[in-house]
Amino acid sequence: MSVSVRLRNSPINSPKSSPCTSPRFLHKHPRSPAARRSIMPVVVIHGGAAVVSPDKVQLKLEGVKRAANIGYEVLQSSNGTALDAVEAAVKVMEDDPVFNAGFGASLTLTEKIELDALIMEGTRMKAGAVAGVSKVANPVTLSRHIMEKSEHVLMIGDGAHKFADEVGMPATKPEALVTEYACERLNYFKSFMTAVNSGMGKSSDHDTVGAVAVDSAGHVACATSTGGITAKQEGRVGDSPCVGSGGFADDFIGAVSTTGHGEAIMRVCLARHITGLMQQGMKAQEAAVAGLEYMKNRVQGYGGVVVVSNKGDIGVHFTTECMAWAYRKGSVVHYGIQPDDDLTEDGSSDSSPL
Ligand SMILES: NC(=O)C[C@H](N)C(=O)O
Repeated sequence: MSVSVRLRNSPINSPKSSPCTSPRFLHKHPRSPAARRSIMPVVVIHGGAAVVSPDKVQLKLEGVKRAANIGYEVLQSSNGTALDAVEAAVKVMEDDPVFNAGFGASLTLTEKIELDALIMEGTRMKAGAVAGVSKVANPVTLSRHIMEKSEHVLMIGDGAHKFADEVGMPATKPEALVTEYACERLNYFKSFMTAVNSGMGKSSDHDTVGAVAVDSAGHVACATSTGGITAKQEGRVGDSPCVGSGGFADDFIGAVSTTGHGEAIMRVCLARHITGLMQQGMKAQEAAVAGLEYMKNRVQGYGGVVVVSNKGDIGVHFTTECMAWAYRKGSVVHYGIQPDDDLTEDGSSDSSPL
């Protein structure tokens, strides 16, 4: 005798005659338009899980607050979406030499620029990403072009440069992205031969940038951009451009952007792991803490995350010594860099670009 069990609310198991099971409805947002209208938009930023030297603390805080304000203004504009907000916020940090992304990115052992980035939207779970690029100043924007104008998710190196040219992105000389500070950091790492493996520790430098956002329609998005890890081997790709590791977005759950030791993050698929915990009922903050604990216990890796649920619930957590973060909800910007910080200021007056 065969027994069929029908799960309540499961589209897969609903009767065939229901119009709601038609595949064309499956990508729609799970909540009613009325519920969606009540969401207060928010953008949450990180400036990398790292040890931050005292002279850089203020610069990093200014940078993440500026990115939160710019992302939030996009969310407030008439057609601004979560996707537009995370791209705008990450772009600001790619242009800011204090962060390890775009201009100011970390260098490979052979003194080269190799940038990785990812952008993902939660409605159709479309994603675009690049790895090992050196001739674009804003890899997050190239990632968005890949998501919207190609049939692919991830493009690397020269193929990605060609695609950038085809979509009309201006070419940048790799040397133009190198800062004196990135060279100093490389020389420091070279002299101690620490590099990638010591990056497992909680005190290494990982100042990647990332953003997650939810807009008033309940759509979520994430973006992450990095130069990787100082003194990485040429050709090494970290977690940042990998869907599910460097970031993840699903309107049914929320969005996550990660930072930290890429080799560890990839092995536990940190961003997807955290959204999985949220799917099982954890709040964004609980899931952020549990995800990073899992990574620490399971693969001895350290890092940080920013998380937003599709209802605007926020999570910020890191297991490294510091992580600059900021979020803007309404007129208030919350921010911090040390483990228990939650500083606030009025954000309505500061959104000037660099
Ligand atoms: N700065 C970072 O967060 C590093 C990045 N996750 C990577 O391993 O490439």
